[in-house]
Amino acid sequence: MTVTHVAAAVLLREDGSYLLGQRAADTFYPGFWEFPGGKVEPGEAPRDALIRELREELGIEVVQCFPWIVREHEYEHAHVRLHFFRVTKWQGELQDHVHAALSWQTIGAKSVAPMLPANGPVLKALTLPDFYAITQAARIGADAQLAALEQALKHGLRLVQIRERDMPEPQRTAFASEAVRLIQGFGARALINGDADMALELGADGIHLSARELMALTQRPEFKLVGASCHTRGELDQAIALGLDFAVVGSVNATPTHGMQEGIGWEAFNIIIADCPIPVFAIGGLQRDNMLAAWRHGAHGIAAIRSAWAVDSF
Ligand SMILES: Nc1nc2c([nH]c(=O)n2[C@@H]2O[C@H](COP(=O)(O)OP(=O)(O)OP(=O)(O)O)[C@@H](O)[C@H]2O)c(=O)[nH]1
Repeated sequence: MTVTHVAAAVLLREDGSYLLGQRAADTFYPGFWEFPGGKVEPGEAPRDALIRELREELGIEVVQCFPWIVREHEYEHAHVRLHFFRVTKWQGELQDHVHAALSWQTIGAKSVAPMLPANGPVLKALTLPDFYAITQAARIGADAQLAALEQALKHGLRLVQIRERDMPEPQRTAFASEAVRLIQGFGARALINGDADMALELGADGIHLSARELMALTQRPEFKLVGASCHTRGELDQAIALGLDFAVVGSVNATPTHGMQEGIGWEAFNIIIADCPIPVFAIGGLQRDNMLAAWRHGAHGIAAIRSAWAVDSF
């Protein structure tokens, strides 16, 4: 079956809500909810198709949009390749011309159903915040790290990886236990680096795999949330094949964590993650100020160790 390319828009408002449209009666899957968008025409770039579709369907002009994830799905009537974009600025009032209804939804608390079958993983991807902080208690001390963690959580941090490979036991478990409690107390999610047993024991939300651990696996570990560090497309393909929720790719810039080796830069980052179906965080000498560059190059967001805990980064 030939592949039909589709451009789909996640229109995001400042309050974090996003727009869904209900398919009209005379289409496939009538009554199902979807992201606004439509088919890419021959010779058209997905971004141009997105801009055209939102003009035609909703009467709005896109001002700012970023490529996000690309997902494939085989329906009875078509094999679709969906190019998702996050649309963060537009002009004009919504005037719907094609849907039965429109509805602004809260991320993680969708109130309309059913959703088009291809879109389940997309909703899960949307629940990931755009900043992923990684602990460094072994370097700065457990107390300093817990204090910085609490400050960051108070300022909205919602995803944390506890990565204390160099901390001896029993301090490592004691620190991780305290950190998980603190993180979850703020409604944020905690992932444990590598150690599935510890993640289970502490009731963490999931685990984060190193590239080496990722490549040794044959199936997805049984946690709600699983991410992995990748440096090559081969590793990213393994994360995709195992159905992981997200990947972290880098180093984009030089970083002390990797002995100040030169980074791969944004262009190479963009090539590695091309058409990736799962969200990717960029890592390596990055801070929140780099978020626009990250989005422009297809990243879901930024992951950071050092800069995550600097007071002026919140
Ligand atoms: N717009 C949009 N389409 C989606 C999403 N998810 C998804 O699987 N699709 C599929 O991608 C295709 C979108 O094409 P479309 O909106 O231009 O076309 P259509 O099926 O309404 O009918 P048409 O042939 O009259 O244009 C459909 O097969 C639809 O089922 C989504 O979130 N948004």
